[in-house]
Amino acid sequence: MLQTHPINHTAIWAQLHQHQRSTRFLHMRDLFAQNPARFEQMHVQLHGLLLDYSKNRITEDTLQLLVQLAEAADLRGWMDKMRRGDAINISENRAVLHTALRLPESASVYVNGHNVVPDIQRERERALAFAEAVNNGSHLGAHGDTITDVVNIGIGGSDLGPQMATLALKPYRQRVNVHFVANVDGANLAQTLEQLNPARTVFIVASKSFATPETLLNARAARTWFLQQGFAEADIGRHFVAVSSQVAAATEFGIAPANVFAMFDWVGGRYSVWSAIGLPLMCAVGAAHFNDFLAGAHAMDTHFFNAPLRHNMPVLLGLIGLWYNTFYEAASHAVIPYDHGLRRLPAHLQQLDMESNGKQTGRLGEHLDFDTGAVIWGEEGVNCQHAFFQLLHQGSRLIPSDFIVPVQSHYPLGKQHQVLVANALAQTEALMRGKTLAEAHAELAHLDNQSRDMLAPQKVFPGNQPSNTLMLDAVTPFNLGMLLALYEHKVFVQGTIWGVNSFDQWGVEYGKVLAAAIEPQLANTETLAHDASTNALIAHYRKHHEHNT
Ligand SMILES: O=P(O)(O)OC[C@H]1O[C@H](O)[C@H](O)[C@@H](O)[C@@H]1O
Repeated sequence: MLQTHPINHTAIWAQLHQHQRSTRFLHMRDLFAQNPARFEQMHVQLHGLLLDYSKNRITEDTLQLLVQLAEAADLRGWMDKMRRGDAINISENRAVLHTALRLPESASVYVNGHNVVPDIQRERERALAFAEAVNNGSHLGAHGDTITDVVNIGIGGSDLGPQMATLALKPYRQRVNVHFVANVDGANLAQTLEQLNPARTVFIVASKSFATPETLLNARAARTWFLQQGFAEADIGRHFVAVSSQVAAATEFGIAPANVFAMFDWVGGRYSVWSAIGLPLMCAVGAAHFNDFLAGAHAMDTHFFNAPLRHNMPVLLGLIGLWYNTFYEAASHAVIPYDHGLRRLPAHLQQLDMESNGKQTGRLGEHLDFDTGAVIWGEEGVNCQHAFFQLLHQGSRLIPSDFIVPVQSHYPLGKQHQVLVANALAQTEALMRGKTLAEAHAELAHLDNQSRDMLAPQKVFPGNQPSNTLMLDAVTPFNLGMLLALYEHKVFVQGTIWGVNSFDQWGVEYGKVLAAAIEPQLANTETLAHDASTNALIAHYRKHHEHNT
């Protein structure tokens, strides 16, 4: 059933606004003091992943109302549609089946009457076999050399997910080094090539559409570099492979069909790390670990599709995020991984969340009269404590955050991991509790009255700043799979309730078209007809670029 009227016209929406007005002065410090069972009632554990959502401005009533909101938006119905392969990406008339990519072999999912699971298995096995051959030295370079380096050339979803996961799973690294080139800024490719021996390098050209200009330009530049290093066209086959849903476009580009690993149009770029787009990750960690990564995501899918909404990890994360975003008008959401390997997680989640839900038009074309997707941002802990946490603790804005903390580190280094974890937990406690004026006064008892009156208010922490804590037993392939699938479903939960199509991205098209028009104008002398600012900036570039060359 398509929702026929925007969610903000429902009774439950109004009830949640009312509930927000009546509970907004509650302080979490008091909620904890009043209810010793608060953590017990507000956490979920799934395998090696614990979500503690008790440090939020919520009561059990809030959760019940939010669950009713999800029901009013027919969340269950939309989950079923996604799972069974209905074309829920209606603006592109496509199914949305990243969950199918992590199904066991015995499962089946039909798209237009065709079971896609065997196709998925076939392409995954081809990609895993290639990664294995590169790692075990059976795939040699054109001159008979062992491959030592793999370079993924791709951008957006063809970069961020695999890059983040490759960094996160570095302790599971096999033999080859894996590099990522995304930016069309020549520095990205040039600085990568500087480190490489072409005889020992394989390039993966990763592009779902095989039409992304930045990726194709970088791929052409890499090919030119390769040929300039004493290799022939005939050698390209052993050094260039591609991943794409447009196999014909990849072969036209000059990559032999046998070297093209297919992905499918029903997986969105930002949800594609589970497909052949995961090839660099497969090269980095090998088949067994990649399969564990898929198994972790499947475990989260199973939980998501089956657990009651009130105890469903992605649903809770989605609903609590929406509570702040929609009913408190919190514009942003921070993600703070206390794990060096997860340092690119905020970047991956930026694309996942902001490209999915950064929309103000509903899936039926209606204008949505309320705020949707949050600004996702973050940085690895503890570094950010020494940078922007001041604003979280004493700034004027409500900024909900997720703290991601592994229990075991792959690099414990004496007490370093213990110190790291202590910092993470201390931050969530401080954000929640705050420090009252009376407490600040008591701390400054040794000062004279005048100094104390001046300093004490500055040492007050309002607290009541919400956070979720996600504790992983360790950053293993399985747990990382669960974590990423958790966020994918969180985004789906929010998008479904707001009524947006989380799987298209029309908003990235306009800039691409204008860039294509401006690019030749930077080098020619044609009269410009943009606005005065753009005209002047192009003129400035023309003038100074000529000076420099
Ligand atoms: O994989 P590709 O087709 O090259 O696309 C790469 C990226 O660019 C596009 O502009 C989209 O905004 C992204 O969703 C996509 O992941």
